[in-house]
Amino acid sequence: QTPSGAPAAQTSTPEQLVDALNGVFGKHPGARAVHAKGIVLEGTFTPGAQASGVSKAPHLQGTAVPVTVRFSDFAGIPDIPDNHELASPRGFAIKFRLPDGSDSDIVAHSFNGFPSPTADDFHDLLVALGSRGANAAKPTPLDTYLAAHPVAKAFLTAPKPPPESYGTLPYFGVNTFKFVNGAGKVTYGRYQFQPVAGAHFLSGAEAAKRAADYLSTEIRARVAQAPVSFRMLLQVAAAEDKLDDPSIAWPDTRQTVELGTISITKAVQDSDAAQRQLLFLPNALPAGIEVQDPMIDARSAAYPVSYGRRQQ
Ligand code: HEM
Repeated sequence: QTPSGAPAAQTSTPEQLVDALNGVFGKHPGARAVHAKGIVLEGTFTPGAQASGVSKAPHLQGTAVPVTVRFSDFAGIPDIPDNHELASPRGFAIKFRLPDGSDSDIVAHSFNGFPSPTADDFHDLLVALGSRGANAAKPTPLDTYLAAHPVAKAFLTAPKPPPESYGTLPYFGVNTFKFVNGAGKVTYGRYQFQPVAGAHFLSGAEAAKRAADYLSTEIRARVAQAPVSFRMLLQVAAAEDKLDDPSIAWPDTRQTVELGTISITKAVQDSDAAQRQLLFLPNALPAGIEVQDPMIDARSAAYPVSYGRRQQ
């Protein structure tokens, strides 16, 4: 915050944010700087009856639209074992194919929160993480950072049990959007995705026995049997909730609106080629949905930098 109370302008550039991710995970040609290992599938989004009351966005008006989704492990390491601790939180990215030929994206992960309130704070955390090493003098830059940032420490140390399946994890959009309906009514909210199959996790011992690619193998088998579905909910902000701080989860008691159902019906044939082409942008939005949390634009500037580098 500036002395006047206005939010401070972002100082880290999109390139610096991607460089800082590379500093943590290394550079891996052709791979995303983070969430490098993933699998692409296809399906349909069917809006719920209450969706048009929240937003005039075309996919929330009653007609189903096709979706392309990508599940991913967290780390920027393309061959990370799915049962590695850096595989959490998992990612869930969705591309809605709108009737006018444009796309709208949501990029969510399996943790209701984020280690940092702003892109600059996240940059500092990544730099501290990247400078850890066997030879670092104590306290390390990471020790110093975490001592001053208890929210980041809580995020890094929170238990994140490995899932049975990409299809049995709840996912959270984390950043706040502004929704406007046909009558101009405004709602502020955050996306949540609840697996229709329920949330199911593995114990550490069970996860250790799973193969390195167990999540992609499992989701291919699961979707070949039956659709894998998620309820897409909007958690609505109360007056006291901060709209620009994704590091603070809002209470579970907040009202939720059922926006619709994502039903994933098949894995794409050549997932590696598909994921290389795909770019999900959190601020790719139709009229009726607007950026509220400034981190959304910060993310959307950094993702194309990673995309450009992974096309080289
Ligand atoms: C300032 C904060 C953030 C920065 C700088 C950042 C940066 C990045 C970058 C550079 C990529 C790779 C994009 C590509 O190559 O296509 C990425 C992907 C991703 N990020 Fe973030 N991110 C941020 C916040 C978040 C948050 C809050 C979430 C979850 C709610 C998230 C979830 C993901 C996921 C799931 C992917 C993979 C998308 C895909 O499947 O293509 N990120 N992020």
